[in-house]
Amino acid sequence: MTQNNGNASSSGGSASSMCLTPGEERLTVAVRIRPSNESNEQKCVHVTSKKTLLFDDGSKTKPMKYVYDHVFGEDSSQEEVYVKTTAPLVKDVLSGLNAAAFAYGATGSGKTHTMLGPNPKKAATPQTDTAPKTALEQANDGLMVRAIAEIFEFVEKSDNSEAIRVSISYLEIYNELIRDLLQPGGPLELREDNRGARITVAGLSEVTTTQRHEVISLLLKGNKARTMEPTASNQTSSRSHALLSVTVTQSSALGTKQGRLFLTDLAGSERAKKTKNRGKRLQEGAHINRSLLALGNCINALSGGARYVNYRDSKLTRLLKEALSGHCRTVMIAHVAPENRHRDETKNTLVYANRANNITTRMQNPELLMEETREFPTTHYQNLVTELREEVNRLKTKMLTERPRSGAALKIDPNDEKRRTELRFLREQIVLTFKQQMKLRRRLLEAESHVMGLELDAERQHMIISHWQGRMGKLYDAQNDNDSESEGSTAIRSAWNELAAIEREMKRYKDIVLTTEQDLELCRQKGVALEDELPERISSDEERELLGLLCRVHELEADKVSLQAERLARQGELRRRDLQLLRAERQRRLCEDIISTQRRLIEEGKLELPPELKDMYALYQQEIHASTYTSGGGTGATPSTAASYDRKLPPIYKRHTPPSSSSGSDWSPTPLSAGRTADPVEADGPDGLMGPPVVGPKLPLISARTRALRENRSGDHQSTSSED
Ligand SMILES: Nc1ncnc2c1ncn2[C@@H]1O[C@H](COP(=O)(O)OP(=O)(O)OP(=O)(O)O)[C@@H](O)[C@H]1O
Repeated sequence: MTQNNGNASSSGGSASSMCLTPGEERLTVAVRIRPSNESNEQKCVHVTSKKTLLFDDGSKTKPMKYVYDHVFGEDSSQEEVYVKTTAPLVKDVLSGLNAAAFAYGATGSGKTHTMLGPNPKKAATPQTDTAPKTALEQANDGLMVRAIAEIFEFVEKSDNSEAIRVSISYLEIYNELIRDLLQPGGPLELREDNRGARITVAGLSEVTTTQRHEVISLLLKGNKARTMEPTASNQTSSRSHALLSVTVTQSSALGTKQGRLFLTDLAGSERAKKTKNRGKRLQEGAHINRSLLALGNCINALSGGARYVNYRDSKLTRLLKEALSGHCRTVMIAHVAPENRHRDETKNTLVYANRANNITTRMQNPELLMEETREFPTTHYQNLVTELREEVNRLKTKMLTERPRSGAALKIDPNDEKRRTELRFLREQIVLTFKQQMKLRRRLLEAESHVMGLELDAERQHMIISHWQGRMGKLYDAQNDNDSESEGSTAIRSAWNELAAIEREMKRYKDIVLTTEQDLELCRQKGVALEDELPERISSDEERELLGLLCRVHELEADKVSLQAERLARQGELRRRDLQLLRAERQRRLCEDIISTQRRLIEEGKLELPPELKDMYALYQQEIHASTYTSGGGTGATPSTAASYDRKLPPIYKRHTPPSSSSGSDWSPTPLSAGRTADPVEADGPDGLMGPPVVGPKLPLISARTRALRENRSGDHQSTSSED
């Protein structure tokens, strides 16, 4: 988009004009104009179409034209905004993708109205979850309520509704401190993994429910807990950024897919002079502006294609990192006030939104996501850790807040030695049970991680079998070829043997998982029974404090387990990626075989190369060239002649030539990054290679056509001459 010295201009930044690489998504930008408060006041912004508006900067020059993905005028409805901006995101989330929408704009420009609807603190009749809504209230529902309603509609209509889990978390960032809006308490910390790729909020509650009304009432509760104060510009100004996250997890026989929707209502930018804020309000404003400035810097850097983007300047940008540059489809809804007196803020927002138009994110294939989750269920680890934290929280509440039910404890003399001994004993028992629980949880984590490693190993063996059987022209899954002493048959036999050993070990470990789970449950019940006795026994604040410290120790233990879970998750992820690489390599080689065979047929039949094929060859060569260039394997020089490209095409094999994967050792080894070290296949496997792993069903059977091709080939294995 250009502004053309204040003259009317056309957009240079609209969706269609950007060149996107595959998988890249442009951030969608919408602008909404709040209805004017004053009927007779002059306006600086005018909608000219569903995508364009004119902005009058007050000078004598012509108004500037801005183009966005969507422009919503003063009379736009909540429904319309939802349908154009957030409904498509909900669809993505339901198919297992991540998506985000955030409302941006100056204070009083209508962000909260769009995200939530009429301000809950201002509403004359505050909404409750029980009172049915009037048609007007429904029409005023903001994007958050609408998105949740649509997700639950999907769940309710699904044949498999019991396998769908919806959970929400809701937080605010107020004065650079993160607060849980669902369970308000002390400030929470941000955590990130070693690579800074995954950001989480430690201790943030995530509520899972199957009831639509429960979520809506949680949302209302969260909104009421949000920090809002009157300012000179807005009677109900949100003084914090609010981030709602809705996670939808769907399980099926094929695996689990998970999509997450982030909806953010940003606090409004403001000018201290204009708002006339003092003291606390002024300080809040400074925090708000600082974090929005950090967001602006990120948007500038991203839209300019910067290699390094600094997200670390504020908690807001760290939390929005995924939405701005990760695997996420993102919509920004910029809000402006139309009155002339808001001209400066309106201009700033329009320019800001304009820059955001150039930001791209990378979308991930939902199937891949699905497979990833199935193959490496990190959510499972997360659940274990969440359970553990819930345990600690429960204990904490019990010890610190619950008072004796019967008052019996009050009658006990605090100096009574017998009572003190009993209490000490009880405390020791609780600590002991907790330690046992930790031990069992660790064992469970390790055993499950080992099972996953074994599943990956099993998959690797399946790949070895498939590889050799393919080369021998056999159908995958045809069992042992006991008669032959060929290299392939020996390799296949050894892989089947290895597979049997893996399956035995897998069974053993699955049993361990089962018994550990049972022990854990018993231990947990014992802990609960002991904790139940506590309020009866504790009489002094001193004892309560001591037990509070005990909780803290437990919390630290829980943190340790959480780190261990993250480490295991990372290891598994690395191994899984290794296998994916190997698979991709295998598919590439198959493609080379196909090209080679095609070239031979064309050559031998003296056929003219069809134009589409020519194009595809050229594309293939470019790809190969690009990959050698980026991996540093090439000289970096662009091939200047057709001949130099030609050298990169797979060679033409003559009739009696085995295709490219002919040598048993040309599958380069892909080392396992973790897991079983003394792996016979890794050491002496048929290819010296076959690194990786992948859990899951067996590889697909080869098609009859491919088989015929292979059979053809296997008859021709003698000669090795090749044209190139
Ligand atoms: N589309 C709209 N329709 C009707 N009223 C609106 C609309 N947008 C905003 N308003 C009203 O304008 C006022 C300011 O809106 P809102 O509180 O949503 O602004 P905000 O951008 O969230 O402000 P802040 O950043 O200070 O929290 C509110 O009274 C709100 O009800």
